[in-house]
Amino acid sequence: MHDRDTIAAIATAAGAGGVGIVRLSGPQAAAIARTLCGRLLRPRHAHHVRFADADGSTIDDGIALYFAAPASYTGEDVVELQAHGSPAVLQWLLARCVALGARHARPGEFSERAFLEGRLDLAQAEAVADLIAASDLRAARAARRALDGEFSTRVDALADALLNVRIHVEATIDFSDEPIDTLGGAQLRAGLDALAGDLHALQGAAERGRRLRDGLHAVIVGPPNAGKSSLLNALAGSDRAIVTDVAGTTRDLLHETVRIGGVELKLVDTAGLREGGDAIEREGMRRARAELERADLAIVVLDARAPAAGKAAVDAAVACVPQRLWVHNKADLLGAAPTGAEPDTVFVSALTGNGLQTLHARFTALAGAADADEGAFTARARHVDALRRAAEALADARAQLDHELLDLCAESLRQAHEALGEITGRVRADDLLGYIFSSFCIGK
Ligand SMILES: Nc1nc2c(ncn2[C@@H]2O[C@H](COP(=O)(O)OP(=O)(O)OP(=O)(O)O)[C@@H](O)[C@H]2O)c(=O)[nH]1
Ligand SMILES: [K+]
Ligand SMILES: [Mg+2]
Repeated sequence: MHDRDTIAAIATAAGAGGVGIVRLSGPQAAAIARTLCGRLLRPRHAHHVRFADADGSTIDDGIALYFAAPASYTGEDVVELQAHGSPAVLQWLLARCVALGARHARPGEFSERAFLEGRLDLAQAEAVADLIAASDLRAARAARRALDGEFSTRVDALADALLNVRIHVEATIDFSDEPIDTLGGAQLRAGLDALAGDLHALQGAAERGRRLRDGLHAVIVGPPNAGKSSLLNALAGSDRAIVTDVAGTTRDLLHETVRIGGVELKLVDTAGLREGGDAIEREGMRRARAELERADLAIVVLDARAPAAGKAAVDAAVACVPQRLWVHNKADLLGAAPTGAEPDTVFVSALTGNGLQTLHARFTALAGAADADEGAFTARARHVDALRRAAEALADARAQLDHELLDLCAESLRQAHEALGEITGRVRADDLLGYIFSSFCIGK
């Protein structure tokens, strides 16, 4: 499966710190540490030692910890060398480990080994990277829950239930002439329906988890001059986009990431949508529409004084976006109370900042971050995609069962099972592994 090299890396963040750690994993870890520290290390015991170079000179003094296989992070022999957190010292220590037979670890290789040794499943290993990268407490909590297996447990439960249905369908096919005890059609249908319901719930939770991790891709659209760029600037708190009273000011897409109420919003300002326009403006509108196809959320900005103006073109463009938020801007110019707005419309003034708090609350709710403290876990686009494929295959299986196409039904169930297995890596493709672990940092 994997080579049995001993790997080494600096496990602490780059830069100077009080303490820095070099970590070793693999069959030679204990022997390398013995030479380096001048003594045999007892497992799970803190030793204060001098780390010695080849000529006997002292690299540094510090703490050495030995975790004997299999009770370690990777499941292999692991040694952690804690020295002063000087980049020069840590590089020296690492070079000495390499001279003694270790090789430099690739990014994520410690977690990859933990996965290969069965210490973590794939979704948990990914949660390690998400926990390290978490930029706020909510995301960290959610990653921690995924690492504790809250997501994996639900995937495994579904996979087990699915396996049970598969067994009955396959047995019905293989032993149709023999009087064995298989579930009848009605029970199978009920089983599949229950599975589909659970899968649907998990899809919702995973999608919220993905947004917690990746943020919300929110595209600001609307007719020209509605104040889209002004709103982007107000949300970003800086003069990021050019604002003028000329309709058609914005042409290119403009990206700006902001954090609002624990949610990362990847905002994109776009060219105003309207009929006509010159070649540059038309290209801008084409880009706006293309961006909408990838969006999680369309923030539709309309002029509060004439919200119907140009709305039809915008409505058509945002139809493909899963979530839409209507914002009536320039509310400061409204004389009377507004009428005829879409339900849930937020009235704001990008100019005065009025209504922005309401908008912030709406973003938080849309991102599902409000529930983040109640059992939410982080998930990735890869997981959401696998769940979607599992749901599609399950729906196929259900239809095939109705038509008594048992062979096809069995094949669809197998596909659904495989898609679920991809999430935890219990059914895995090796290229998938390389892809996932390459996004890790070195030393994890
Ligand atoms: N009174 C008032 N004026 C605003 C408000 N928001 C924007 N404006 C003005 O409206 C005009 C257009 O604003 P922009 O932000 O450029 O509008 P846009 O939708 O990005 O326009 P295009 O990029 O041309 O499609 C500018 O003169 C802004 O100063 C607001 O809330 N109140
Ligand atoms: K403008
Ligand atoms: Mg603009």
